[in-house]
Amino acid sequence: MAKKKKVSLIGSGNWGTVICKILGNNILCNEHLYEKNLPMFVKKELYNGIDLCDIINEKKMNKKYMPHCFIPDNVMASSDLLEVTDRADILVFVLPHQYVREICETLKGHVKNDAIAISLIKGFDVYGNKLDLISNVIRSQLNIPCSVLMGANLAYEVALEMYSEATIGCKDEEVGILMKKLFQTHYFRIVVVDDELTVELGGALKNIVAMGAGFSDGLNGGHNTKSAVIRLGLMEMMSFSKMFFKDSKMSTYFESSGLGDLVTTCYAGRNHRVAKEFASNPQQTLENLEMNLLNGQKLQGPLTAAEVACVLKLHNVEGRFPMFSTIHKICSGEMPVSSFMDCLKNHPEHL
Ligand SMILES: NC(=O)C1=CN([C@@H]2O[C@H](COP(=O)(O)OP(=O)(O)OC[C@H]3O[C@@H](n4cnc5c(N)ncnc54)[C@H](O)[C@@H]3O)[C@@H](O)[C@H]2O)C=CC1
Ligand SMILES: O=C(CO)COP(=O)(O)O
Repeated sequence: MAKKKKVSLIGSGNWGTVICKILGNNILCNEHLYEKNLPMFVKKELYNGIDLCDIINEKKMNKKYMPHCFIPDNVMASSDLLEVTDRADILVFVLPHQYVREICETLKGHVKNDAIAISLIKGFDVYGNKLDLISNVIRSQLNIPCSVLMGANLAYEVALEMYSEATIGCKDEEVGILMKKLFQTHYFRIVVVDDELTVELGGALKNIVAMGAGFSDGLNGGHNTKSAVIRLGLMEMMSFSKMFFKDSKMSTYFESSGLGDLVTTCYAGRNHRVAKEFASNPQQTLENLEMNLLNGQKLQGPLTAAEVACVLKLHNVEGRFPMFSTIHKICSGEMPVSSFMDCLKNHPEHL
């Protein structure tokens, strides 16, 4: 009989907690394939004076980041990253993208040679002036293969077991089948494609457009306006992919990780919510709104906009991406939010 695989989860935020429910339950249903316990890394912090890890292990609930999601008994929270990942065969990464490099630095040299990873993280890495995929940071730092899972997956809806789709991007067919088995449930349906590159690009870039959709709503734009933001945003996402990631396939933008995620995030994501509040109330800073509205959860849009803007500037192509560039300038305080509509009115698509 094949040896049981050990799965380790790195992350315990809003999405990380829902994923621990899905993985924990699927592991319990497939105990012949996996070690029963699912260790989960929880960054050390106190919630109402009590260690969040202890709360999760005792109450089987993550009171800070996803209070209404029941955590299966086999999930074991720990703040010791190396203990969580010790002997892991499958490493699942679900944390805000800005922390990946730091986490991989700690893991370097401590991961099994034949381990595999999957990243559910949306964003980019910028090192020096070079923009890279988060999955590439995991691949290169840990020297293991890494597939990706992205999609229209607002965590609170998946926690309530409302029907959702997701896309796994994986070049290796066998690993793709294994990952699908690990993540799929009756309410979380998965399509596997071999174009892991464009799956990840869709997940990262839509967070910039979601900020634009929030600005538009906060400035009292209509449904037609938001539709234009989504369409023009998708055009910029595809152009950016073609320009900087030559192997990306535009057909992958029709998967849940592309159009699906873009639409859902522009209507009901955290980036949209905070951006809308900012546009209706511009004397507040985005940082304050993030802190006050999200209670420790992290916005990925403003950082991703800055990462992308850095590359656009370096290649002198800001003018070809007016929405991306304007969103970055608004987020970084270089432009007032009231000027957002101008980038739509003067978009090169209409010239
Ligand atoms: N929340 C959602 O609906 C969805 C989120 N995602 C993506 O999943 C990724 C993770 O998102 P969430 O789980 O929602 O996280 P989150 O936005 O809830 O962030 C909170 C998490 O960040 C951790 N954290 C804070 N500082 C840290 C540090 N210095 N080092 C390591 N961890 C630290 C906290 O411990 C906590 O677990 C993101 O890239 C996000 O875009 C993807 C699909 C849905
Ligand atoms: O990625 C998401 C849904 O698929 C969540 O988006 P937000 O981070 O904007 O909430």
